[in-house]
Amino acid sequence: MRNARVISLEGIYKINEEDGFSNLVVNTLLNKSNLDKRDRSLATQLIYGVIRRRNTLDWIINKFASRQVKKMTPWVRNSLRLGVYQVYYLDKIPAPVAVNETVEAAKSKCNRGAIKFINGVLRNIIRNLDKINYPKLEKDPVQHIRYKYSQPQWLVERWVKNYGIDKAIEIANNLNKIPATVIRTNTLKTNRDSLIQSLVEDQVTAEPIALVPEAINLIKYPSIDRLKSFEEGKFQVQGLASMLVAHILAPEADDRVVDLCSAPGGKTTHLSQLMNNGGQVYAVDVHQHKLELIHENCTRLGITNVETICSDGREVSFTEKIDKLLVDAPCSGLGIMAKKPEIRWQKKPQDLLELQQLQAELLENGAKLLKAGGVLIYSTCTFTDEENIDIIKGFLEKHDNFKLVDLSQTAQSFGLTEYLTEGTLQLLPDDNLIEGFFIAKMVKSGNE
Ligand SMILES: C[S@@+](CC[C@H](N)C(=O)[O-])C[C@H]1O[C@@H](n2cnc3c(N)ncnc32)[C@H](O)[C@@H]1O
Repeated sequence: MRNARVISLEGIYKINEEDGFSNLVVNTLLNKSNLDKRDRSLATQLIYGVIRRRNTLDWIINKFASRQVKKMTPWVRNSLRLGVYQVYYLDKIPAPVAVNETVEAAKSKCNRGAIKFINGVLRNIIRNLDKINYPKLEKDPVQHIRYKYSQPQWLVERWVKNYGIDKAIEIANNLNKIPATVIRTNTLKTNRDSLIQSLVEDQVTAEPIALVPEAINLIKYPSIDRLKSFEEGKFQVQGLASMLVAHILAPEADDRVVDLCSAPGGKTTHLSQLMNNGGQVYAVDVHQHKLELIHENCTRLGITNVETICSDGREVSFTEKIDKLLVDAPCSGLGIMAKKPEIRWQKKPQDLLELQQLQAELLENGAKLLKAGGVLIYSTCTFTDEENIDIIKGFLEKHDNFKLVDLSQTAQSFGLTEYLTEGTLQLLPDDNLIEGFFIAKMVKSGNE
């Protein structure tokens, strides 16, 4: 039988060895399985936990195994990661049980020799748990952070260089926390207090979040898409920092707005909401299948002012000029690594350069579509200068008809002044509520 650990092992393998995406892998495996609620939750915890802590787990395995992780076969190294994760991080599972269960799961993937090896290494580790230590912080901060907080070396080097050692540790640690589930009240259908009341009636523990007027933190909840208030379209799941974007673009009820990279529609639907379902929102995305998600969300939320357009945002054009435009660009996603832990292993420094080019080209076309006096927002869910402030600087150098709108006042009103960077907002993954996120606002001058 494929129990929770066999399924976890398959998920970990798919993400680590085949560059799978954690959310898709977990959903697919769980939907195909017949695990009960408890085992589904265990498998989810094990998959996300192992991916998140991979560097730390490999460090420990390398200390106690006769062969380095890199030289092991993929099923062996991932079985060991699964075993060590339970032994080192999960107090609720007694270590001998964790070892036995992992070895049993590995039997479906490995030969007898490999099973003996896995068993030996895991038993060696449980005998020596108190001997696990990391490179010394004082001697080598990068290696210390890399292994203790399970992050790739290139990112740790950047964080130490840009923010100093203490902040780098804070960032690395925050990105290992289990992220909060934040929802946005659909003010077209309800208000936040009434929604919280409906949620409580549905056995959900929910709290308003002061930062954004529509935001609610779901602390304890059963499956979201089975909640009555979800089916009734009273809320949308959305990251807290993402919710700032529509407020900062501040569309009017009769505006023509373009969301140039719009799927799955988190910000599109928020814009519609702030426009009271008036005016027109054009939701552009290059992937047709992702536009279907916008349709689904709009139908559920009761939104009727959105037109979806399947097109490359670098090429799309409109007959009439646009009042407000959002470029929520494809990016490295380093700000949301708490939610998608595999990003840290899958993204490489060279990816940033490719993304940079696409981001600049999207912004370039977006700028053309705007009318004089129109407002342009550029946002990403990452915190690398190449994808953020450098893009804005490069753009403003080329376009003297665009001016940066200083976000100081906005930052003050949201209580986010510590994140102001040269008039833009560069949020860092601060605790388990705020994602790493970038927002720049510009206005087009002239009299077209
Ligand atoms: C950061 S996500 C957008 C998230 C969305 N704004 C939201 O709030 O739900 C970036 C989106 O850009 C889309 N994309 C990638 N390349 C594109 C292109 N050349 N033109 C338009 N969209 C593109 C991706 O399909 C992806 O859906």
